[in-house]
Amino acid sequence: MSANTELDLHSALAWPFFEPRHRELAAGIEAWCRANLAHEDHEDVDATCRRLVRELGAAGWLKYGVGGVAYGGHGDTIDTRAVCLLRETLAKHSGLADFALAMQGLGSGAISLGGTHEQKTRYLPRVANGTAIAAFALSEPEAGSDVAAMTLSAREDGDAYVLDGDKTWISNGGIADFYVVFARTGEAPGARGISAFVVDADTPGLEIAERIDVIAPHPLARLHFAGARVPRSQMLGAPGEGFKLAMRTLDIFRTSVAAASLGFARHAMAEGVARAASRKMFGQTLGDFQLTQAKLAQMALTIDSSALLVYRAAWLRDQGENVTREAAMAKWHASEGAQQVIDAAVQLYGGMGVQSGTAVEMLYREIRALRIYEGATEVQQLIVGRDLLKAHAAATAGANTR
Ligand SMILES: Cc1cc2nc3c(=O)[nH]c(=O)nc-3n(C[C@H](O)[C@H](O)[C@H](O)COP(=O)(O)OP(=O)(O)OC[C@H]3O[C@@H](n4cnc5c(N)ncnc54)[C@H](O)[C@@H]3O)c2cc1C
Repeated sequence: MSANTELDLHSALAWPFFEPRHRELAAGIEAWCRANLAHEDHEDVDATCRRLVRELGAAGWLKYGVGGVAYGGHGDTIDTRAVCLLRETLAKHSGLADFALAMQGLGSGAISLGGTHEQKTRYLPRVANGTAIAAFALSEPEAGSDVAAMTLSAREDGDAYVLDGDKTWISNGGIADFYVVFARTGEAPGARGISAFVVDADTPGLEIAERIDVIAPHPLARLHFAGARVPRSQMLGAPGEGFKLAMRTLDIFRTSVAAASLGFARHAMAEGVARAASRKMFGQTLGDFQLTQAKLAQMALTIDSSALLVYRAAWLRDQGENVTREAAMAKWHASEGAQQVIDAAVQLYGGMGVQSGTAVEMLYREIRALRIYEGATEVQQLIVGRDLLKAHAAATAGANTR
């Protein structure tokens, strides 16, 4: 990674959002990435991913995505700034390494937030040390953005629930040891009739129905449940509270998707500046042209504004604040902004920008899904818009009662 990226991250770390431990963490993960991610094999994505989870666990980085020191976590609550710094740095070096870390946190988040002592003891230490792979199974073929429309059913039967239906686009599908599955238990219509379960991958009746290939390869699958019997003791939280648990999990990890976008953008910026400074044309270098300087300036502005939104949301959450609006703004701006920054870097590279295997070409593919998953940009816009109207209604009601 170029000196330029390091300087940018270093100056961001001086912002008041961070504490000394965050600066130490950032330096530690940067050094680990340099030592461990130089020669990644992307031929067998499943094997690479399994290895990355083990290595990230052994190095202690996965602890930050797990809540509860007694269960192998770094702290009793998840340190959002730490998770964001880890994802930003990993994404700068390797999309797959970022994915491996992120999914351990997302896949086990509902256990950290709503699990019993027994459930936490059974799963979290293995997630934190990288010996068990986690997955988060919310989306369905007919319920993606409109996730409350899910139909996968969980029918009570004695001391168990019987699951029938499909989940799709499930990251780590096919290599996970367990899935946190959200299913309709029917206590009430819509979002209030959904419960969460931890389902072990070897549960009879659960099968990997289809592996899904995407433009930036990572393990992904459609799961099919046909009479899969899950003990009642595997339910997370109370019946009907699954949707809330899913949203609370996303509230933590949505900001970290923005942080990963920022890492990809920083990498693209470093590549773009290096190219602008070195490519000879028309008797000058590419960077001598004011059009190029304006492009680089726009990239830098997008990156700094994204970083400010990411770490504002992360810091606020670490203060115990509700960050629904701030996390949505961060994810929306940082993922869309990173796409623009990376596209500009591709343009600076000319033909090489679209040549398979160049850094900017890989970044171009890596960033795309982040504008879609964990709530597409349009969904984030709705969240922000509705939150503003809600705040206005509350303020108006307050004024009328005074
Ligand atoms: C690489 C990848 C990994 C994923 N990993 C997981 C995972 O681990 N677990 C999991 O549960 N899911 C996962 N998903 C699923 C992801 O969360 C869904 O793809 C996403 O929520 C969008 O749902 P959909 O694909 O059904 O698109 P749709 O819901 O059909 O939406 C299509 C498009 O419609 C637009 N749109 C949506 N809502 C509105 C609106 N209100 N107004 C206007 N336009 C709108 C958006 O542009 C959206 O992209 C993953 C997806 C991808 C691509």
